[in-house]
Amino acid sequence: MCQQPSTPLLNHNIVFYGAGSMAEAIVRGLINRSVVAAGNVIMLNRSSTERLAELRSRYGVLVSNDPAHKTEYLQNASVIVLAMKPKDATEALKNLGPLLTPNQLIISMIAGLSIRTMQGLLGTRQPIVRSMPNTSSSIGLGATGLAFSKEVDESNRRLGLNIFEAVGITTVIDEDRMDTLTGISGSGPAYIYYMMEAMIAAGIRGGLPLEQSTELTVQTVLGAARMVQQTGEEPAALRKKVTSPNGSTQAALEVLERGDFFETVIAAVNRCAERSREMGSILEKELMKDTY
Ligand SMILES: NC(=O)C1=CN([C@@H]2O[C@H](COP(=O)(O)OP(=O)(O)OC[C@H]3O[C@@H](n4cnc5c(N)ncnc54)[C@H](OP(=O)(O)O)[C@@H]3O)[C@@H](O)[C@H]2O)C=CC1
Ligand SMILES: O=C(O)[C@@H]1CCC=N1
Repeated sequence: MCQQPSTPLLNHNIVFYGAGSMAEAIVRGLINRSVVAAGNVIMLNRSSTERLAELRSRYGVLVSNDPAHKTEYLQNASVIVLAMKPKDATEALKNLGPLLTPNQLIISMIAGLSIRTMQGLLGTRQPIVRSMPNTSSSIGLGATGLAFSKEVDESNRRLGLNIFEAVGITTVIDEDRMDTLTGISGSGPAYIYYMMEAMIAAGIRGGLPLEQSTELTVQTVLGAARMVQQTGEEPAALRKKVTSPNGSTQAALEVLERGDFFETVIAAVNRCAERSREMGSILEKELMKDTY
């Protein structure tokens, strides 16, 4: 069990600009692990009052969708976490830029959106941490990639790392590898869930009750991930240990091979990275449109 620090690790006002599933995953992790006090967390959205009420009652955070209050919160924040969808980023960043002072740290979780485009849309050389977390952060098992703009000093670098280290593992990468990382860990949980959906369905079709099929699938995925982590053995070596010559596993793997499983997964990761780049290009074009 993880030890809870008695006083919060971070003593900053953190504004989540966007209050959807990814913002909630991070906030839940930060608050459950007492990394930041609920009173220092502010979650803003555009319209859904119901959603804000839910977040306030669940976590005790401050919330707002009122334009005047939002402006005040944004101006007073030490850290602003951008957590809206890429399609909403252009307008949000253009409105945010004029409110900022140079020492406010921006942390973006927006897929595809580059640091250069963000600074262009903001119209300031703001220190920016570009991150790609995943939803497992909500239970402290996130995997987050981080890249820093050159304006990020050592203390802000540490601050960015602290936030995501509190909710899982972090890795610092060159910004131009962020789309590939998105294909692996940002979107990765969805591929695993999809695989689990199929395994559960197969169990049910084979006559297992839903509950049993689900429990067996969950434990199997959990156990397999832990085996890789704890034994230090390659997944391929562990796979071989499950696969008796001419046995049932081999028969199953042959079906996956016929469906080109290995290359299909690689193609999915590549397509995810490509889509992330496409989303980034759309936002860059919107910036260029304004520049000329
Ligand atoms: N979900 C995931 O697994 C991951 C997502 N990401 C990234 O996180 C970001 C958010 O994704 P996700 O949480 O899934 O999205 P959601 O659709 O769940 O949430 C988006 C939030 O942004 C708010 N919003 C939109 N425009 C504005 C605005 N102008 N001002 C204030 N709030 C605004 C929405 O408010 P309202 O509902 O009121 O319009 C909503 O609360 C995306 O950029 C995505 O690329 C990154 C890693 C993983
Ligand atoms: O689907 C998306 O665009 C986001 C990015 C990573 C996970 N979800």
